[in-house]
Amino acid sequence: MRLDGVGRRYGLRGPWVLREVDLALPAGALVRITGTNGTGKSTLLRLIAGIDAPTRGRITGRPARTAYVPERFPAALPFTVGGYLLHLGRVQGLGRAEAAARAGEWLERFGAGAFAGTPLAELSKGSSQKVAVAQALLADPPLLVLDEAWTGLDTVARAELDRAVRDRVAAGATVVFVDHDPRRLAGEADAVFAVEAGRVRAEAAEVRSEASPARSEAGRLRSETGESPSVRADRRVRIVVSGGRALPDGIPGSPSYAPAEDGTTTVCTVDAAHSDALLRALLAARPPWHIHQLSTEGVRV
Ligand SMILES: Nc1ncnc2c1ncn2[C@@H]1O[C@H](COP(=O)(O)OP(=O)(O)OP(=O)(O)O)[C@@H](O)[C@H]1O
Repeated sequence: MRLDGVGRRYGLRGPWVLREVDLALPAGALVRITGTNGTGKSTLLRLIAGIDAPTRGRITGRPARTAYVPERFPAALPFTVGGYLLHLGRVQGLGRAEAAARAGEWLERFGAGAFAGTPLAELSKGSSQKVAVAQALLADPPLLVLDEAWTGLDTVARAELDRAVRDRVAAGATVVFVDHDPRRLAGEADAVFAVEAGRVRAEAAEVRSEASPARSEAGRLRSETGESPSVRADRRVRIVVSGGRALPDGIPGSPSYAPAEDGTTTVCTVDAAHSDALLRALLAARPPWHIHQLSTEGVRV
């Protein structure tokens, strides 16, 4: 996956938060993003995850399915924990039984199995964060984007998330993360990018210490050579939707689905050549999905 000449500003005359960002994110790599408060780390993560579109430049080669844990998880949704995860699993393309099974497994792994029937709005901050993390891990995403995802988790759950991240990378996924604690997965990142004054600068890969758990050698090699095997030059279309039912399997164009940060909508992205098929499926669902916004990389339609 690549970002080429990417810039992002909020509003027509707002200051550029990010400018001229050129970045290669290899598959099978763990990528740490650093930077002081307010420099644009979350903005960069939202662009990488496809939750937000660049004002300028292009993002290509995003894996078909992406998952994202926002810095603030919107807990006030009208779902129980189990119902929410089932819904998200279905949106991410899992069958009903598989979505329910995986939801249960991830809740257990994070020590939140007892909350399956609890309304999201009644969860503590820590339990709510476990749900935020579980929804992102449900469907083995090839791209996992974590914005301070460890914050609010207890020690056991934090270690579990460390493990889940290592497993994803070992399975060939790209995991991009921000964490305020520099000790988080210390020595394990294959690439480190620092956000500073609107620019993104590559730093040296971290040196693995004897104590660091072994991980995908392929990912390390790819990041060292800068090779990015999954680059596709096609444009992607973003469709922001809410309210409909799970979509059928087999929609062409590798659509990906991720919860938007506002907590009420879902962001679907698909290759431009297949956006009509996805739109038809969204409108044909019963009840149909409500379309809030349609855009291509950087262009609102
Ligand atoms: N939706 C938005 N509308 C307007 N301005 C925004 C929006 N999101 C972020 N910004 C601005 O963009 C800049 C970068 O914010 P961002 O949240 O990306 O930084 P950050 O490095 O993640 O910060 P922190 O470390 O505090 O989480 C800030 O000045 C912020 O106020």
